[in-house]
Amino acid sequence: MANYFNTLPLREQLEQLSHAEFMETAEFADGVNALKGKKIVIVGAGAQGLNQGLNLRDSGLDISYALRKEAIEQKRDSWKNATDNNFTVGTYDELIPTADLVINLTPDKQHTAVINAVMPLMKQGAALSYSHGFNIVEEGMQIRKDITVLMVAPKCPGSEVRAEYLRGFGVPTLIAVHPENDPEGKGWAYAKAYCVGTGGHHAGVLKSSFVAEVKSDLMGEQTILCGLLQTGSILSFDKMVEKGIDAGYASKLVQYGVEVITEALKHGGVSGMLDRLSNPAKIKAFQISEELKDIMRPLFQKHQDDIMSGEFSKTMMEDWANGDVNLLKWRAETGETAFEKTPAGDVKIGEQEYFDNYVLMVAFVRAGVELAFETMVEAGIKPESAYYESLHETPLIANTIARKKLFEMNRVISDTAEYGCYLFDQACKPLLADFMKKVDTDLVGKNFNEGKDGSVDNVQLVQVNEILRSHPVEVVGVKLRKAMTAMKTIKTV
Ligand SMILES: NC(=O)C1=CN([C@@H]2O[C@H](COP(=O)(O)OP(=O)(O)OC[C@H]3O[C@@H](n4cnc5c(N)ncnc54)[C@H](OP(=O)(O)O)[C@@H]3O)[C@@H](O)[C@H]2O)C=CC1
Ligand SMILES: CC[C@](O)(C(C)=O)C(=O)O
Ligand SMILES: [Mg+2]
Ligand SMILES: [Mg+2]
Repeated sequence: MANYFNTLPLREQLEQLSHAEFMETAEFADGVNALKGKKIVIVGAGAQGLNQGLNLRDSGLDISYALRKEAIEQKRDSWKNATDNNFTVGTYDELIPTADLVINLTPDKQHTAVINAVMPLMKQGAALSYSHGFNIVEEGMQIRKDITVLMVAPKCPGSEVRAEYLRGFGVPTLIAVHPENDPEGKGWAYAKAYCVGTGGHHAGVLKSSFVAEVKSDLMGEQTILCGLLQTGSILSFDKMVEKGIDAGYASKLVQYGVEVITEALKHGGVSGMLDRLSNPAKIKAFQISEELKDIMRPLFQKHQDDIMSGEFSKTMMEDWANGDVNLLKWRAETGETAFEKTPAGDVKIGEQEYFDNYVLMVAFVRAGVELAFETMVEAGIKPESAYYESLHETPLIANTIARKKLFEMNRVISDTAEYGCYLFDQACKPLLADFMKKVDTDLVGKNFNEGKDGSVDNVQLVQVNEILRSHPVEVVGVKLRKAMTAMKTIKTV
């Protein structure tokens, strides 16, 4: 199988990459009807599988789970997930032949084996869905020509797909139909109905392509969403301990700080997040985030370049073939970091204190969101897609860190995201070594405003505000957040 993207002529690559049409609410007026009464079989009951299935069933659709024979016989977690929630569970042979829609929600690494096992069993004219296009785009999987191939990709961890649905909201979602596989022209109707079933239409849906989804999703998860949150958390904790801050306090500030800080990002964008700081702290956060952007830009560009060329997927697939040796080594190293091993102290940290005592994280988040957005857009990804993959999803990933630190984040995200996160983290930490030498407790651990009179240069403040508010991620964010009227606030402290 050849990398599908690399087989396309340049003009076609750019065309597919640029798909990101924001869909108006009226386009979902038909609700879940296109899938009502259809037999929907999900393969895999893990992070996305279980949570999407719960939402789809609550939306009135007929959901059952096809699992590997061994998973059923050994009553593995996936079997427990599905049966504890009263779903019908069966083997591929039992469930796939009668399915109208098969949803493949197994790890990307397993897709080739899963599709090769499932495809011969699928009935003529059935549909096959993915939540990430890696198998189609990077591995070049060829699907039988009578099968409709679609994608409904929630821009968020599976746990949050369920949590947001239960809050009456949803998560921004990219939907797509593979141009090589839409023999009956029903792909978009199925994708829309499926997306309504997960609640995605409440938060914003982009009519995208497999190519655009893959090239943006990989970039977001490797850089700002997971990689930089990991690097920033570890460096922040280590710095506080080095400077004599109580380890329990440091652990709590980092674990929950990223969630509290990015909650402001979710509602008010980058400028809304910086508005939570005093004026002097805002100017400082602006200055150090500019410095961080300069240092990290080449690394962000390298990640995007390697994703576009297929170098990243080639390297990761080599690791798959090599028994995941790098993934497992990096996972073990992350588990051994002092941040991961130090429990959050039993100490009260007020909501505002998370901002005042953690200006460094505000700067990391601003730098990471803007850099990821800028790099994606430079590569031909549309601003709407880049916004979801940078700014909107950061708070949703931060929620997982607040639950159980980096272990929880890396457990909940896909294996592909986990690999990319470590890859970035390995390269980023040394890159920031000199920068971190200059960081003191005014930026992390203690109140930035302590001992200062709060005065600022008016002209400088106006300039900073102007630069923040006019960044393209803010411009598109204002537009996209208007479609998120049902967005719920999360109480964190
Ligand atoms: N994690 C996330 O939040 C997100 C994931 N995605 C995408 O969703 C898809 C699913 O990812 P994710 O939910 O993380 O996956 P998980 O790792 O959580 O999937 C685990 C499930 O897959 C099954 N499985 C594993 N290996 C095989 C195999 N060889 N054959 C059959 N079933 C297998 C497991 O069953 P068993 O008990 O038999 O091992 C289990 O039910 C991926 O394409 C991913 O990129 C998209 C957005 C976010
Ligand atoms: C965090 C990245 C993601 O793409 C996601 C949750 O959207 C994944 O692959 O897990
Ligand atoms: Mg994603
Ligand atoms: Mg992903």
